[in-house]
Amino acid sequence: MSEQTLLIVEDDPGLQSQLRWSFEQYKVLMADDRDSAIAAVKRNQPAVVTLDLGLPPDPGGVSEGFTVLSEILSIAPTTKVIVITGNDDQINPVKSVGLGAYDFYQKPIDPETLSFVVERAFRLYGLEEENRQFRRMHISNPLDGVIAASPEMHEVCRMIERLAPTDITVLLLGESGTGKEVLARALHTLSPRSKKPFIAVNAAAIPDSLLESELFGFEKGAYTGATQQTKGKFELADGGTFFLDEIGDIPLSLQPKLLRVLQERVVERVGGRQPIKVDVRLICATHQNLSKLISEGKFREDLYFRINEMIINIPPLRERTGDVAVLARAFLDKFAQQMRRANILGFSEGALSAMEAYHWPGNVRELEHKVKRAVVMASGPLIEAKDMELAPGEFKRRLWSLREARDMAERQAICAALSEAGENVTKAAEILEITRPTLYALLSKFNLKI
Ligand SMILES: Nc1ncnc2c1ncn2[C@@H]1O[C@H](COP(=O)(O)OP(=O)(O)OP(=O)(O)O)[C@@H](O)[C@H]1O
Repeated sequence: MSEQTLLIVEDDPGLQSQLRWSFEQYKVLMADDRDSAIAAVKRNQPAVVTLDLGLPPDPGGVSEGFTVLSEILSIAPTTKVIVITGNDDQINPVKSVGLGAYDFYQKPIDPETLSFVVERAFRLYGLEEENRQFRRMHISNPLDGVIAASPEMHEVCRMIERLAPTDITVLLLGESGTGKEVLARALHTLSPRSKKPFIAVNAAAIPDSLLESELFGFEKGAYTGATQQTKGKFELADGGTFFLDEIGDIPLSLQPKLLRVLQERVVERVGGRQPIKVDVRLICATHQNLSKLISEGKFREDLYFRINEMIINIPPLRERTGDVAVLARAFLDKFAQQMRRANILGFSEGALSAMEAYHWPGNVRELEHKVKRAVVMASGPLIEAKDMELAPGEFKRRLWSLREARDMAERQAICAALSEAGENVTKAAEILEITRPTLYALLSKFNLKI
């Protein structure tokens, strides 16, 4: 698809060359009959078409021209078609617009005036395309920084939106790499605390011996090497949000101090005696089973009850319907731009099906790394499965029930119809050949917002 492609459908060789010469600034394609016009539309999806109604085998009439107009619009409904008619013609211009033409132009052709009409059509097409892209983005970018198209993740995003204005402590549960930190950030960004700091600490990445001073800070002289008073991360997050990742790794000895922050909103620096008030919203996350840790005596039950005011389960990537392709595309765009590899256009069909079939034990992080690697390794315009180190032997085929497959197909059809209809529910329902109430019910079923 090209915004700058103009297709001229004209059977008169003299007019053809005159028009080609008038539209040098565009990529001009020529067609002189129905078959060549339809083939050019299918292949190039031109933004604008000028269509002479008098085409063979009916060069003196309009029947062939109208047939071509209808066919073009059924294949490429967003294309702007400017119909060119005879100058004594009153009915056909009106009929053309009725059939869906963008505009009409009456012969004889004055290149300057026609250029003006064509240019306006390109401008409108560009604006509409921007709009469509924006809507597509909305469907695959439900929250700031979060890419997701699946109903499973859209439900998660809905919960985040609902929780954002509150100060409720949220516990995010999910395998490593599922995007817990990304969601915690989105929650912060949507909250009234967004102008204040978002501080993240991964408890599993910090040795137990350092964790206390990292979280709570220390006073000068609290221990050897504590040469100056230092604020902990809780204090640094004052007024904002504190994201404690891998809370299951917090040693038992530190848990009472953490509980105190939650109960009384105060911290005590290591070596300090003064409780310091902190105003933080806490978001915790873990990939561990906290109930199991409690039964093993490794996690305090009272702390667990404090942090689980609201639990959000983040599904692993392999259980999200349709997210792999959307995420892969977004990562490809990001890395191709970063590494200046604009020649990479997309994924081969083999790569897409390999990605769908793969089990993704490392979830989104693993997908991101594989796409990054592929952008470096790809030798052609399309990324192949081997560029992502997805060998057939690695595939663990994901099977769907008939119901899941039906849901996926329905959801896709609804998104496409909404996008095509400019999110106009009545139009989308017509495209889908269902009633408006049925469409509303389906929108709610698939958590699609318009
Ligand atoms: N929905 C998403 N949209 C865009 N990027 C995502 C999404 N989910 C995850 N990522 C990216 O994947 C990587 C891992 O995400 P993140 O660190 O949030 O996962 P995590 O669940 O917190 O992992 P861990 O438990 O290992 O800390 C990051 O680079 C992040 O940007």
